[in-house]
Amino acid sequence: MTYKELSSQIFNKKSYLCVGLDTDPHKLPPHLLKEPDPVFAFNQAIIDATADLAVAYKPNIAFYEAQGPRGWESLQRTLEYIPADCFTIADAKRGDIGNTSSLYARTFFDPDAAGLNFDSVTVAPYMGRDSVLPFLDYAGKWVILLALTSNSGSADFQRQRILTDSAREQELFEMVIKTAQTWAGPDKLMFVVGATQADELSRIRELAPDSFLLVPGVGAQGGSLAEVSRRGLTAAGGLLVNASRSILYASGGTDFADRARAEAQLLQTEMAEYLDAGVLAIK
Ligand SMILES: O=C(O)c1cc(=O)[nH]c(=O)n1[C@@H]1O[C@H](COP(=O)(O)O)[C@@H](O)[C@H]1O
Repeated sequence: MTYKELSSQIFNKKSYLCVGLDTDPHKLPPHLLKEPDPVFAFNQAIIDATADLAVAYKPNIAFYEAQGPRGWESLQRTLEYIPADCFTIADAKRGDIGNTSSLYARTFFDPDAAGLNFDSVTVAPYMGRDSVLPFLDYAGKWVILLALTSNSGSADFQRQRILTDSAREQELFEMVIKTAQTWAGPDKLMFVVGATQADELSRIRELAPDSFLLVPGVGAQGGSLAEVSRRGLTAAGGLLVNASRSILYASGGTDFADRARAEAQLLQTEMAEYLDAGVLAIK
C-alpha cells in the first residue's frame, strides 16, 4: 500500500485505528476451542467485526511463534483474511547483520520464497544502517522503526542524552529519527512512538513532519488518543494508533466480537471527530 493509498483510507474510513492482533490462545472465549484453528477463528471474528472501522491490522508475531508451527499457520490464515484495503504490519521487531536481516525481510515480504506478504514490519534500530537496509529493498514494502517506545525501559537507552556533530545535546531516539530519514523517505519508513510518550510528539513531528507514526499504547497502557491526535495528526493523516488488548479481550464470552466492535467504534468515533475538526484546528 502506498503513502497516498494509506492516507486515502484514513480519510475514507475516518479512522487511523490499527487493531493489534495479539491473540493469546489462553484468553480465547471457551466456545472457540472446538474450532480446528481457534486462534484463526478468533481473529476472523475480530476482523469481521472491525474491518470497516480500522485502517490497519498488526499481528504481534510473538503470540504466533510461541505456538510453534501451528501458530505460523494461524498467522498466515489471518494475514490472508485481512481485507485488501487494510494496511498490514508484522510486529516482529527484527534487525540483525545484513545477511540475516535479508532473511527476516524475506520471511515477512516475499511470498514467492515461502515468506508472508505483509505490507510492513517493525524493526529495531540498535544494529544500525546495514541491519535495516535489507528490509528497504522490497518495492512497495515499509519499515516501521522503533524510535521512542511506550514502555518504562525506553528511558534506559532511547532517552539518553548524546552530543550531535555540532556538539548540541539530543536524545538517542532523536538521532534515530534523523539518521534513519537519510536511509529512506516517508513513503517507505515509519516510526514507532508510544502513546504514553505523547509529550514528545510535537518534537518528533518537527523532526519527521511527513512520516507516518505507529502509536501503540492507548487502551491497556493508558495513553491518551486526544493528546496523540492533537500533536501527531498531519494533513495526510500521519498516524496509525494501535489498540490490542482493550479491543480483543473486551469480553471473554460469546459476545466477544460485538464488544470488540464497540471498543473499536469508540476509538473510531473519536478519531472521526479529530479528522473532521481539521488538522490545523487541532494544533
Ligand atoms: O511496536 C509495537 O507495536 C509496540 C511498540 C511500543 O513501544 N509499545 C507497544 O506496546 N508495542 C506493541 O503494541 C501492542 C500494544 O498492545 P496493548 O497494550 O494491548 O494495546 C503490543 O503488541 C506491543 O508489542
